[in-house]
Amino acid sequence: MKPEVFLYDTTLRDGNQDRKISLSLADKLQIAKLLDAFGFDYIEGGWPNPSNPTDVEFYKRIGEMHLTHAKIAAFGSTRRPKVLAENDPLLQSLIASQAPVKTIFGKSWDLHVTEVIRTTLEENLDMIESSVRFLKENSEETIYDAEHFFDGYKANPQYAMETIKAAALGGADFIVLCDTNGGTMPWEMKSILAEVQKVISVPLGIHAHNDSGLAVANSLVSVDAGVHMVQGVLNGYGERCGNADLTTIAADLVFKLKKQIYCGENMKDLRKVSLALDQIVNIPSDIKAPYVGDAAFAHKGGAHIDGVMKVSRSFEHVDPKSVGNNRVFVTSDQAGGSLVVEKIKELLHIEIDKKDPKVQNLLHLIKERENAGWHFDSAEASFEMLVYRTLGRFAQPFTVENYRVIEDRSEQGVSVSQASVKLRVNDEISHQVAEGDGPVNALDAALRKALLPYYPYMKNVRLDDFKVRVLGSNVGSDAHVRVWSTFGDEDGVWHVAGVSTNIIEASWFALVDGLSYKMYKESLKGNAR
Ligand SMILES: CC(=O)SCCNC(=O)CCNC(=O)[C@H](O)C(C)(C)COP(=O)(O)OP(=O)(O)OC[C@H]1O[C@@H](n2cnc3c(N)ncnc32)[C@H](O)[C@@H]1OP(=O)(O)O
Ligand SMILES: CC(=O)C(=O)O
Repeated sequence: MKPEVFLYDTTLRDGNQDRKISLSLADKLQIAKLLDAFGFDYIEGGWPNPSNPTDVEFYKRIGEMHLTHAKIAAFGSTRRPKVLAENDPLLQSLIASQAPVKTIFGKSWDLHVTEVIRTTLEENLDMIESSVRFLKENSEETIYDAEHFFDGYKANPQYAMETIKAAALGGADFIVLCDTNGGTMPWEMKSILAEVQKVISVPLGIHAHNDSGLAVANSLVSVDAGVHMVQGVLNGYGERCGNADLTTIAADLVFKLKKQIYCGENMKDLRKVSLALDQIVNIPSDIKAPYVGDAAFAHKGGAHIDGVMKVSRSFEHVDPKSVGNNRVFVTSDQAGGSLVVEKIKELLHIEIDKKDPKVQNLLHLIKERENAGWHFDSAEASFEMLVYRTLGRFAQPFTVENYRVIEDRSEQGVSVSQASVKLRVNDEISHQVAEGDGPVNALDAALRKALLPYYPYMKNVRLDDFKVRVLGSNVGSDAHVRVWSTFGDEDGVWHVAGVSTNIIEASWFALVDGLSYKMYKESLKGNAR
């Protein structure tokens, strides 16, 4: 398959310039394998100059590894002023890397030539041409990145054009136009590209930064205008506001622009690859990332859920499965009967009519609790318990006669919480007292103590996490609080919530839901006790 557009990933170089990222050699090798397996055409590894030992070692190690498709590119700049290309240490280090592809950036903007690298406009043209020629004579492929090309063109179009002609004369295989400061608008990019295409016959590429939130749009506009290479970073990491997000671009090229790209066959792995990179760089995944984020196909509005259930494309621009993602229906106060029907089907495997009074009753309870602040989306076990109880699938095995918490603070400043819990279980009274290092800890201990003689499996339940949040704008001491807890056992973890104006009562609701959920799971295993 001959790709119409080549994807050039610079996660290991430009992505590593992200302030949150600092890649080790092991990270770089792992990411390179991931990018290769997914099917990117080029992987830029970094600057292999001696002051960068990690990158020098990277090229050595990657050269010994078997990659299935990607070509490895080493990155650097044109030679320094007043040095022969063959004597320039940075260019020599690119050759020493033995990477088959060499990519160098050079100056397109006269401001940078005279004020930053502080040389003459003529010398810069020679730096570009001689550096590209030297690399081309010593490598399989040479790519020239025209840094600040669009800003340079706007400042001095004739000179910017001279710089890329110099790269073409030197023998560049690709000339990649860079929106280094990320400030170019798509329509400017399109018209400047049209001018370039009149004079340059070397295949063109685009390298866009996201400072105006347009890196993806600018990359796609450029492909539409005829460029054959897109440089970017998986998940859009990079300096300042990041680089063009290759995750989104790859999917857009396949599904929207209908372009042949080598990784097009692997679109079903897109989300997996995106999450794997986040895991390696240790940055939480962006739930709103197009195509791959957790929220990309999460429907919350009741009318949207209803629409998706009837015809999925009514509210989905592509099939979530096509990029390895999943459709999610979010439980909230904006839900309608369709969501309830779907959730009942998912949990209990039964079909029920949207107009059934049980559905309407459940919908009413969901809305009431969501409005109170339950947020079932992050408390799935509390949601399940509400469904099971309302549909008569779970009869609470105990009733609460009362509970009480006492705070005892000694003169020495040591405080101890004591809780007593009185339950009715199987027509018997179970009354227990326990101490804890806080009121919730004491309540939890007393509740379990009361249940343990009847349900020995309770000893395996852990309370893994517990958070309290004040709800709403009324943040005084009479505000509602939401308690959110994570429980766990040998089979997994589950999340519950409780809401009240009383923090102890909110905690109690959460504790009861957490332990009741365990009882429900055990009852499914036929474990009545
Ligand atoms: C477009 C991009 O994103 S480029 C990527 C930016 N990334 C990096 O800079 C990371 C890797 N950089 C490095 O390891 C170092 O900066 C090096 C090895 C390249 C240079 O280190 P040093 O020699 O100590 O220079 P320093 O970083 O302070 O300054 C950059 C130098 O490169 C020169 N330079 C910048 N661009 C170019 C260019 N296209 N061609 C030739 N020289 C250039 C500057 O004029 C400056 O030289 P000077 O010291 O003579 O003024
Ligand atoms: C080459 C490069 O990274 C840039 O100009 O942004």
